[in-house]
Amino acid sequence: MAIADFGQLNMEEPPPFWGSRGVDCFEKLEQVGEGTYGQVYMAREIKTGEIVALKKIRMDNEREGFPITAIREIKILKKLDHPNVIHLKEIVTSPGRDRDDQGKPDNNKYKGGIYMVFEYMDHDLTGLSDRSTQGFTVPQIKCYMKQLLTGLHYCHIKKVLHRDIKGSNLLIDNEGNLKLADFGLARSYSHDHDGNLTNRVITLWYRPPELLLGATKYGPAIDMWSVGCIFAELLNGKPILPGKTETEQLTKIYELCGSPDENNWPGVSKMPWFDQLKSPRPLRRRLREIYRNFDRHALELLERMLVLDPSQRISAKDALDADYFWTDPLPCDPKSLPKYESSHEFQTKKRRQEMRHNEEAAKKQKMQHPQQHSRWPAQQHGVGQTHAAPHWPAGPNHPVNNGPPPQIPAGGPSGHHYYQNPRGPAPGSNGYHHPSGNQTGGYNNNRSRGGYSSGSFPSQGRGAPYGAGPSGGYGVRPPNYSQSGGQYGGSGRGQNPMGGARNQRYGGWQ
Ligand SMILES: Nc1ncnc2c1ncn2[C@@H]1O[C@H](COP(=O)(O)OP(=O)(O)OP(=O)(O)O)[C@@H](O)[C@H]1O
Repeated sequence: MAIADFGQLNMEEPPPFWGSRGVDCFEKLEQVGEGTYGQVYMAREIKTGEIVALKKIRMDNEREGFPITAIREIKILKKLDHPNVIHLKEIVTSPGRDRDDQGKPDNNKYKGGIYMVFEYMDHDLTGLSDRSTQGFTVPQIKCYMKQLLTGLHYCHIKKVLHRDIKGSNLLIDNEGNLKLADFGLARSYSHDHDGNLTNRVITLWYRPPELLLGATKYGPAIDMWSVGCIFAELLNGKPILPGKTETEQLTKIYELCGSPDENNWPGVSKMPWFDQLKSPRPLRRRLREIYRNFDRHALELLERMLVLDPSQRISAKDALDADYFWTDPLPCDPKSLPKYESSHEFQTKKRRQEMRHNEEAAKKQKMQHPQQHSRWPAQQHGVGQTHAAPHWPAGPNHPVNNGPPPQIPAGGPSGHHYYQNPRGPAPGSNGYHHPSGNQTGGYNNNRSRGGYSSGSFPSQGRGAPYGAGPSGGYGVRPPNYSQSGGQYGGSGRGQNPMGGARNQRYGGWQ
């Protein structure tokens, strides 16, 4: 791993920001995440009582310096300031030699751990999806998607590619706010970027075809493919492209979106790995057919996100303008979303492990005492069954760094019938429940277009309207699904949750 000098962190920032305070200002409460690059803890600031998230920067392999990936993440986070992007509050250090979870001392030059301090978020989308056993409602999905696209549009305007959009990197608080997190693989880019970027980014299930075909020059469209996968997953109740290898991932993409050729993707035959990985026979696009049960506007938007040719893929800005977000039922007010007990992917995985362990222990006991079992009361299935078929199974959850992918075998794509034989509900029957009550009341449905400035990603974002940082300050409301109540009631101009009318929302930083 590349290294850098700790001094690089002093980015013209006066104390107390960059590492002047110790981690002992915080009391660790619980581990909520275990990432490739370090553990994440829920913690309380002793002086103020504020709950935060501490992300420990893993230094295991960094004998001589500070990991360049962390420097990059910090630099990028520092230039982003938006209600739908996680806020990095501070960096703190551990004054003495830090100990890892097994009690072994951390051997690094700085004698202690280094932590990023973030605002605390109660859930990540993967954990929340597991928790919400009935699935999400349509207004809820629209609300999350809208926030995801708003945050991503902001990043793209700021010339940042996220490069790892997936459920566990979308954090949600109990006020319904969604924020993009984990900028560990993010990168600044420019349109005239001549240098080569790595194509080994983005967790496999969410990785777009251009990266799988070896592209090293790419732009914001890579993130939009991942957004399309998340969107379909929310509607479908389970991941739509769960490939196990890069080759299988491409096969699945071809089976859903058709095989790429010079007609639907001019220039594709010149991609570095096209010859190796092209489909052995032409496949037609089947997205509309497979997801025919999706709502018409949802399907229209999904069609424009999951486009093979990145140059024809919809941008975050245009997606926000799609009819999907402006037709009934409208996105709900984030505050009206149900409040769930804290849930992160790490915790749900742990719970599942415990459950499996308990089930195995019960089975063992049953085998040891069969006659006793016959006298037991009827088995209680509740909890175990709820979790037996999780919505989003754990899978290859991180970008894979394999060698060059092997060729797709002749004889056609794998022939796995994932869509004919789903593990969860059939495509489209995703268990939405439409909240009763007025679904239309609330957000501005101003249909006038043209408020966005021209050009897909203007070169300079001015940043002003988002300068205030995370919005915060939502009052605690009882959990309900009301689409009409509260401050979003009525149908006045500018009353949508992202602030402003459809044609006004982004005016400030375009
Ligand atoms: N600010 C936060 N508040 C609450 N939980 C958080 C926060 N940041 C991260 N987490 C939890 O920790 C998990 C891992 O965090 P993060 O993705 O930033 O670490 P990572 O090491 O980069 O992980 P990955 O291997 O997935 O890339 C997240 O999925 C989330 O559940």
